[in-house]
Amino acid sequence: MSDPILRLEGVHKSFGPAHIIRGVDLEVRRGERHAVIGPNGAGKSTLFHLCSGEFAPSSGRILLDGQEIGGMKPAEVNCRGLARSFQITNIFPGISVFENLRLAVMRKHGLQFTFWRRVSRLDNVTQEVEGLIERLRLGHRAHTLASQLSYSEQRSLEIGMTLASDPKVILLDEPMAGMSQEETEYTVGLIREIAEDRTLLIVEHDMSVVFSLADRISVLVYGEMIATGTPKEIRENPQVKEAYLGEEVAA
Ligand SMILES: Nc1ncnc2c1ncn2[C@@H]1O[C@H](COP(=O)(O)OP(=O)(O)OP(=O)(O)O)[C@@H](O)[C@H]1O
Repeated sequence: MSDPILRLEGVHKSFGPAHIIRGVDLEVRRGERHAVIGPNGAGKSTLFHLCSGEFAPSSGRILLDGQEIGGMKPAEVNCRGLARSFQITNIFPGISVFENLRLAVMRKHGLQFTFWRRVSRLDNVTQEVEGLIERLRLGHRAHTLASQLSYSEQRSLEIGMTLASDPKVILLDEPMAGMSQEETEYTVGLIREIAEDRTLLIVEHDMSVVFSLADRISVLVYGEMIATGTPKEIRENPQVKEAYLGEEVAA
């Protein structure tokens, strides 16, 4: 858990005259859960868009496992092993949990329904889907239509669809948005479990989630990364307290 799998070097992003990302350096280590926090409008979503290929950097480099991905299209970035989990937009509501995950696993293997020829390959797909369902704790919902799941179950399924592509790095965009306390606790447990052998980069507004889930936290304020460290280091960092967290979080 030491070498960086995702590295940003001197990344800038401007929209016309608006200079939003102002020379960001960031190292996400292989296998860590890394959170980016910061006040509203700091540029967190923009940073995610830059990593996932929705935006091209105005300057600077973005490296995934040593390869430049800055400026590539989202599909290309995805092929290189970076997957982004959006709210619940990747789910097909009219088919079951099992069928959703089977589609995602088949996509990874480049299989299509009409070209299922070899039963052995199909068996592998089924096994992989069953493993995923178990990991997502959705066993009792395997044959339920995705549209009939609760919101947090849909989020779990969505995260599972992202996992199915076996990415090197997963970007989780506000995974707890719109969740109740109970759903949040469930999802934190789930993310902790699925992240065991993965690298996660998370943007999340719920500070109790961030501080309990992240191995390291980076703080973005007005487009600049003002600190990176363990939750304890960030909590105690005077600059972070002044710029963002306030005194109460240190208590
Ligand atoms: N396509 C765009 N064109 C112009 N300005 C943009 C664009 N996208 C984002 N911005 C501006 O960049 C700034 C940062 O926005 P961004 O959404 O990245 O911040 P954020 O930290 O994710 O905020 P929040 O926590 O509220 O989601 C904002 O002032 C926003 O208006």
